[in-house]
Amino acid sequence: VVGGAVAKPNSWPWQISLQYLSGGSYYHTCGGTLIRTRWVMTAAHCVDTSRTWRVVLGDHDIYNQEGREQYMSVSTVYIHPNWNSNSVASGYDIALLRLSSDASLNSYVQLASLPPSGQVLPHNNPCYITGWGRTQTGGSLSAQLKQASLPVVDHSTCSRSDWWGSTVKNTMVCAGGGSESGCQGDSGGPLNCQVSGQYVVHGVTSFVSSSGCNAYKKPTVFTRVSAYISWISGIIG
Ligand SMILES: CC(C)C[C@H](NC(=O)C(F)(F)F)C(=O)N[C@@H](C)C(=O)Nc1ccc(C(F)(F)F)cc1
Repeated sequence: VVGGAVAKPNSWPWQISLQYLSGGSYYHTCGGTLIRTRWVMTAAHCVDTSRTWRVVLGDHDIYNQEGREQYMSVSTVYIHPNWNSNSVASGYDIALLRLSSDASLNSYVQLASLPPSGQVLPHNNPCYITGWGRTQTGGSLSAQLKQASLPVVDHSTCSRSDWWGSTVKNTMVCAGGGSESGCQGDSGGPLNCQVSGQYVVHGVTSFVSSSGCNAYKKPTVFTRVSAYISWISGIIG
């Protein structure tokens, strides 16, 4: 997350850290959202390589154990069938991870709310991106979870030729476009939007400009969760 601030610990209790095993240690690679006690939603581009994954719930500082973490193994990865790793612009950047055991819900670990199928938020709807991604273009990951205010940019604005043009589809949500943005390592995490006084996860962090995370007129682009509710329901029941 470029800009914004360190979040109050565990104030986004559905945010998870997706980590992979390498040389005997686990490393943060993406964010994700806890949507059922055995299910995590993330981005397809996060899990389209075969690795040993773990999901950390209740985390704040990814480099220090603070006692609220739950470390979960992943039993199955479901990548959207239409996902094409050579074409993030086509969309379908969404995946579900089945955990090997149930999460224990508490004040640090809670389920996210998802939107109704088809719901599209208006321009400037207040939303926050959260994640442990780079804090500057080309920078390092954040040790502590960060948040930044990224208001919704409607599709008609986001698809203007000097914005994202035809790269952005209406199965995506754009948000931000100023000095604050997502960045590498935030992928897969939630876009938390205020709807009728409640936070609802409307986006899965998908991409930013290859010329920089907070590039002008290149808002962060998210998979629009409300476009995939039937797929999600078909998998998790
Ligand atoms: C691995 C990538 C598919 C997703 C990666 N995502 C992120 O960094 C995050 F965290 F914002 F979600 C990204 O945007 N990386 C930048 C460096 C990038 O490659 N952006 C990008 C690439 C291609 C296009 C397109 F669609 F135009 F071809 C658009 C953006």
